[in-house]
Amino acid sequence: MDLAGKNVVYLGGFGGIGQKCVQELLQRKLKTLAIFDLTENGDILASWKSENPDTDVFYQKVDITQKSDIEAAYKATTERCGHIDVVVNGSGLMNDRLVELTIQINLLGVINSTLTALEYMDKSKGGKGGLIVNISSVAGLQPTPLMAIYSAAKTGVTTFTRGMSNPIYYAHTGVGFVTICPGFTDTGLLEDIDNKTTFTYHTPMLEMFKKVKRQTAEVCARNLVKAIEQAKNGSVLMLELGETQEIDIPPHWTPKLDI
Ligand SMILES: NC(=O)c1ccc[n+]([C@@H]2O[C@H](COP(=O)([O-])OP(=O)(O)OC[C@H]3O[C@@H](n4cnc5c(N)ncnc54)[C@H](O)[C@@H]3O)[C@@H](O)[C@H]2O)c1
Ligand SMILES: CCCCCCO
Repeated sequence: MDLAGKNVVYLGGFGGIGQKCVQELLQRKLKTLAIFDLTENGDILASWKSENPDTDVFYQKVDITQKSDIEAAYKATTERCGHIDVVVNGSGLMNDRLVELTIQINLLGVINSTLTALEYMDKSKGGKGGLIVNISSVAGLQPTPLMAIYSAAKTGVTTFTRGMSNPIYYAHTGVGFVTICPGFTDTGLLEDIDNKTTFTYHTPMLEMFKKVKRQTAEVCARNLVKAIEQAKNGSVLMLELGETQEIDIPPHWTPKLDI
């Protein structure tokens, strides 16, 4: 997808990965960039606006645990820019001691954002189609016991997004879906891990966590935006240490039909 002139919504745009993705996206001469996030970073928003006078950059307050916030933000954004071409669901929380919030932010929030965006993007409902990119994690590709609940939520994001990319849905809506699974990326999300693990007792997994190689948020963002531009509906892309690898997840069960 050529991003020039497109209308993009980025949830979590003031976060560590989000900020770098927004900076990378703004180099593509977008028409509109809407930042949905919990709290506004006025200084960064002002700099993005002044550095990109030809792009309408604005903020919408969204607590992704509140469906009403999501619905209001998409309504206001569509009224402002006419239609939405790309959505990146990039909000997140990694803290297994906050069980419900972990599921609400990382999974339910992504589901509600996706379904609400589809109401405006679905060509069968007057939309123009487009692309929805959901940020999962390497923890969304296999069990990650140290953060078992976060991993469950991210695995849900991966499976939900793959389900949304079903060819029948794509033919009906014109909205493609891509799952992004970053590896360890140097942001605030990884801080204070000792107080965020599923269980409070010490395990060797905790020591290993602290030794895992990390990529910078800039490198992650560069590859994430390339993934948006080269998007293939249904792809699951692992962004690890500066490399992008398409992940093939084979089916394990095929229904036997009574014919
Ligand atoms: N950093 C990593 O190693 C890593 C690896 C894989 C996946 N990810 C995922 O990438 C995404 C961005 O993570 P990050 O590393 O930039 O973390 P971050 O903590 O820097 O950013 C998280 C973002 O989510 C937003 N957010 C949190 N709670 C919210 C809520 N209730 N409503 C709306 N927004 C909310 C924050 O405001 C922030 O913008 C997350 O989905 C995260 O799970 C990160
Ligand atoms: C413990 C797994 C952490 C994976 C990187 C954040 O998604």
